[in-house]
Amino acid sequence: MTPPLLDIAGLGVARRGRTTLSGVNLSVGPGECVGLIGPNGAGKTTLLQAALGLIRHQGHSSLTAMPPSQRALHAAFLPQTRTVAWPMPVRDLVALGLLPHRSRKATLPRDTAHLVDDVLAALDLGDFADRTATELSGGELARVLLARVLVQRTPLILADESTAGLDLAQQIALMGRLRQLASAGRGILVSLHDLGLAARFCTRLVLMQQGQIVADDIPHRVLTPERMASVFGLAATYVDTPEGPFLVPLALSDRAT
Ligand SMILES: Nc1ncnc2c1ncn2[C@@H]1O[C@H](COP(=O)(O)OP(=O)(O)OP(=O)(O)O)[C@@H](O)[C@H]1O
Repeated sequence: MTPPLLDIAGLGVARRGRTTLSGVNLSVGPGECVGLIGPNGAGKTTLLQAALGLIRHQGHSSLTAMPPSQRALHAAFLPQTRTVAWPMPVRDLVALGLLPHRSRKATLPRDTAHLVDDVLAALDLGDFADRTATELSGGELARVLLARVLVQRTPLILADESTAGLDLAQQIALMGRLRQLASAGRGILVSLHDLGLAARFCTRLVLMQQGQIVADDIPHRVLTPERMASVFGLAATYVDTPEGPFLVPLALSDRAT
């Protein structure tokens, strides 16, 4: 059996005496595009950060068990906060993603420019290469930061609300790209709020509520009308479309009103 790209067991986080993540077991294998869903404050970001070893946690994550240099070559992370500290050209910001690939002499790979240009072209960002990263719109910057993740060509990608701030066409393009990367053998763990996109593009959904995983299965088994009401407070229905069944939230459920 192919070993998982991410393996988490008994992961827990307590902050300021409050448990914000507890007993989380999860694995992501090659070929999987796993959507991490749940209402605000459910623990999605906490899970991603703990899995990467960015915050103090209990339990096991296969990533934190790796030396940092190996971890950086294995997993790329797209954080929820999108801040760029320096007014650097987009091309240079994307090239920073290749820092873990430096040789012992601290030089970047010889084909850096080529790799960066390729990823910018693939994301239709070629015209942005010489723009200053701090002078982009929110959605443009989001795509540039995604380029910085993709240029790393890591087996595993963790993305926190990567579709936030993107227009609808860009959201669909991004989810399609993540699914494509999974089909090509990568492992993806992406948190998102759009349950329609999650159901359509993810191979599996992990539903979180109050710091715990409450369901982990193929999308239509996770997103049942009962869970939509009990976890999200929504009345929702599936509508048949040529692309397959499409989940449409209709209103706040009786339980939420
Ligand atoms: N730095 C922090 N210190 C203390 N508590 C925190 C901190 N960051 C988050 N929390 C709490 O941890 C819980 C989980 O937060 P987290 O950001 O993981 O949720 P989330 O599912 O990603 O939410 P959202 O969809 O709103 O981004 C929340 O109750 C939040 O208030």
